[in-house]
Amino acid sequence: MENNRPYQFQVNMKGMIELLSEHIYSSPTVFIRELLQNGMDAVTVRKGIDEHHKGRINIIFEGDTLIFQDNGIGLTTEDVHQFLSVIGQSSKRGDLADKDLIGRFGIGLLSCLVVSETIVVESRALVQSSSVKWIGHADGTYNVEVIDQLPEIGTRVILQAKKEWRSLFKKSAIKENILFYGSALPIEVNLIEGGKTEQILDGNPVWLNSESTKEELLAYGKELFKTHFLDAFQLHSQTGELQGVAYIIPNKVNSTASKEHKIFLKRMYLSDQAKNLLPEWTSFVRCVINSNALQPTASREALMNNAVLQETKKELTQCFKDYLKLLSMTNLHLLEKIISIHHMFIKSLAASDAEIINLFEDYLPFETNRGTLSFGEIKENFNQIYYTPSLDDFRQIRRIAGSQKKLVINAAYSYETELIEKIKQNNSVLFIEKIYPNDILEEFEEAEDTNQTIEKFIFKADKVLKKNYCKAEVKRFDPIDTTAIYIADEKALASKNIKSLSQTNNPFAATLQHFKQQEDNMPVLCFNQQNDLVEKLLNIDDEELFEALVNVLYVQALMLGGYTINKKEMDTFNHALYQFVVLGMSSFLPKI
Ligand SMILES: Nc1ncnc2c1ncn2[C@@H]1O[C@H](COP(=O)(O)OP(=O)(O)OP(=O)(O)O)[C@@H](O)[C@H]1O
Repeated sequence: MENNRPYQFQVNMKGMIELLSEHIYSSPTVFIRELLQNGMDAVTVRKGIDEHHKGRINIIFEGDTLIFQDNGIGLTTEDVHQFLSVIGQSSKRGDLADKDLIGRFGIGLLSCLVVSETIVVESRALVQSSSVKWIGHADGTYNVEVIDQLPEIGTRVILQAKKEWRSLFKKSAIKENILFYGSALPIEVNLIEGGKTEQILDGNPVWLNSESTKEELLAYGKELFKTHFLDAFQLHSQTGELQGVAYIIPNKVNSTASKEHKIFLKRMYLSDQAKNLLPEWTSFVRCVINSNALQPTASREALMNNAVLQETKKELTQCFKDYLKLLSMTNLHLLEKIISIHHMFIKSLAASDAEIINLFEDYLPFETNRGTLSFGEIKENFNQIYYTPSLDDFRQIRRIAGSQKKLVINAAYSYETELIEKIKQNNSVLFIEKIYPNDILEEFEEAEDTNQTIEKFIFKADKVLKKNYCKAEVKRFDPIDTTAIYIADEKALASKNIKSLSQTNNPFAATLQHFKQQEDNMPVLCFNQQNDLVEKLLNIDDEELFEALVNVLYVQALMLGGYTINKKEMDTFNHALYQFVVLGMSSFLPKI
């Protein structure tokens, strides 16, 4: 029945090439990678039959024509019909292919049509007496013919540069791209032009040679990444069949900067990113890595996220830990240098790894109210260690706690609170506590209130400060030249912000009013009874002068604490200064 007749999918080659060049491959140069990879695979298959066979790829330049020639297994006429002529068909499937061959999708050769109108393949197979020529056209047609026997076993792929891609076919451009994609390949690669041969790869890269010395590895890293690295160490993973080198970057790294590595799969370049393989905390190194077991995505530009990758990631983490451990035993000076530059990343590793905390906690630097100190120094010099997970709180406490001889760590950076809590678990004998600004207030000495002066003062000051959503307290504390300090924890500051927003023309004002503001959350202006000016203020009767002074001390305390001052507070401050001027002038004016 006509209606039930199965139809064959048709492939629109033009669309297919567009798809490859514009969506799947990020650069037209990938045809170089694909040809290198096919040559390498053909040699690997031939080596499977004759292990002594010495593989080689020659790239011959003849004007706008480029010939990629390998001495691999070659293609029979049948192979040509079966593999070259069917898109998505690959000879590289099955256990052996999965293990040793790079190609797998059966689309790589098509990338040549991005830069050349036709692909000509001439091949002499190891197992066939005649040679074959296949011509594939961009419109999806192809021709096959038997040709005179080629002089050697292997395959030649001949491309004719499209006008717009002529520059890519130049020797210098091909050389650059061969080194970019194929520098890890275990095969000799030669460039031949005008009868002259230049060997550009000898098939034995320094970084994959376990006998290479550290000096050789560092020299290679310098050439590859154009950086004089602090140190280098080797990476291994059994699961990922992975080998590589990690180079320590000599300067501070921004965690959001792009992390450039060189990742190879089966010795063929894959990507300079290894997002799912190398965790964020490895940002202090640049790696050159080859894996034979990880799988690429179809574009061959990223790694597939599978169980092998997850296991490999764990084994790589172990390499980093082993390296740091070894340094702690063999080169403490270098370890300290690395930690001083890259502590953010080492801390993040430590936060998730008890073993690293045990080994390195003493070396880790922290920002404290006494400057940056290593945890070892903190432990040695302070019996009581406090930390605060909020930067605002730290800024406040830093000033007050200094005079209280307290050591406070700023644990507001990512992972720091987690890390300090783990250090605390590790060191049960140490006193390590979280601290809030209000805790400091509670530790101040109570004010001396003989004639209920303080009580009256607080009542009057509260009336003034209420306008700025603040309440008054009086205590005795050091340093005595500090008149008052403003204390507001995160909650109090949030309540203050809601209050000030709901008083403006904010469209959400009505909603904000519904947030219940608890008096406990109100910021506090704590006056210092030990201070002379405050002592006088406690006894001032003149209401105008009292209000002006309280307002000036309020804004001054805000400034000292590093808080932002809103418009209303600035107006209050200006008004208070104006009141002072008027009051001051009044004593010079003639009495009527
Ligand atoms: N130089 C070569 N020598 C021998 N066979 C080759 C050569 N180049 C290509 N082939 C054959 O052509 C097939 C298709 O090649 P193509 O590059 O399109 O895909 P692939 O290498 O199988 O997979 P991938 O798309 O992942 O590169 C290969 O599977 C292989 O059988």
